[in-house]
Amino acid sequence: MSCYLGVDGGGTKTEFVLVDAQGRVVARDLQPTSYYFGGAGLEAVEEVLRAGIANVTAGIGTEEVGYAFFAFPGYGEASADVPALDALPGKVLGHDRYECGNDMVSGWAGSLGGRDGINVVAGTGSVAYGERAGAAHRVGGWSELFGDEGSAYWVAVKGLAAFSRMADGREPRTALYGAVRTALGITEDLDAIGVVVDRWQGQRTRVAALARTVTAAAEAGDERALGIVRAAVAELVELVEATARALGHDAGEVVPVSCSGGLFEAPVVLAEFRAALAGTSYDLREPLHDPGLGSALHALRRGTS
Ligand SMILES: Nc1ncnc2c1ncn2[C@@H]1O[C@H](COP(=O)(O)OP(=O)(O)OP(=O)(O)O)[C@@H](O)[C@H]1O
Repeated sequence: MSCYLGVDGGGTKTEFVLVDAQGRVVARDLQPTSYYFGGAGLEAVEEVLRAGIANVTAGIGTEEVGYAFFAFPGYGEASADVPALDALPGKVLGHDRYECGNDMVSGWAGSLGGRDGINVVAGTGSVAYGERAGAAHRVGGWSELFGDEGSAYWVAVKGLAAFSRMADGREPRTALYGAVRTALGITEDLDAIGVVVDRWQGQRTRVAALARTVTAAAEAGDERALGIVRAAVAELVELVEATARALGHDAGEVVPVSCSGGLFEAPVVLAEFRAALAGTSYDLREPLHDPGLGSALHALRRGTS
């Protein structure tokens, strides 16, 4: 029992990382989404776990996994489903040396190395999670329908809304207008509805992929797209501030902050986030590890403490 397994689920992918007792990576694997109530269902998540666990434990077997941490997107967001989700990994591992949690924990564990502070995630969705002296708090992540402000999905929808306003003359057209048309593969503006609503069925991950179009336009100097990025960053900062208040940080107290998730891969997003926190008591740290490794190191700490 010398290995520790971390699983970091997401709206688009699920990462498996196996580390040894020294925290060194032994194996990694990537599988599709484990967002169980995004249409995938528990059976699909079980299949994802089977495939990923088989790949990272090939040649050693699951008995060698001393402890595991499974970070699922949506975990805890439908309390009646928690027992069924909690039971899934046991069916695949064949033992009960594991625990499950929300994927915001793997983002935090990776970025801050399991130390006190707040990590804000802007992936397909958005959420902030922090810990301080054993207390934990979450802010945001209320779904794309009535939350997830500042996420890739949110940025994409703002981009589509700007496109529609430019298309029918409520706003002057900028480069963003043409960029959205190209991304949607349309030559008639109204076909945007057909693509997003009919062909994509408003699918969360497909819509969120358009965030890249917005950040690319912002990076190319489009002021309208930059405005969307700045609005997203303001939302993400608000998540951090509310988390800090809930954790009992006094105004002016230095709070370690980090960020993770695909949206931050856009240099303009990271630069704006850094600028927004500059001169405040929020101390933006470079993420120490990716969420997959964070999850595995979390398993190592939990399994050996
Ligand atoms: N350069 C970029 N600009 C804008 N968005 C980006 C960029 N790179 C990645 N993204 C977006 O990030 C999202 C994926 O992020 P990530 O891999 O963190 O998601 P996830 O883990 O599947 O989602 P979640 O954590 O919300 O469940 C996609 O929607 C993608 O469009």
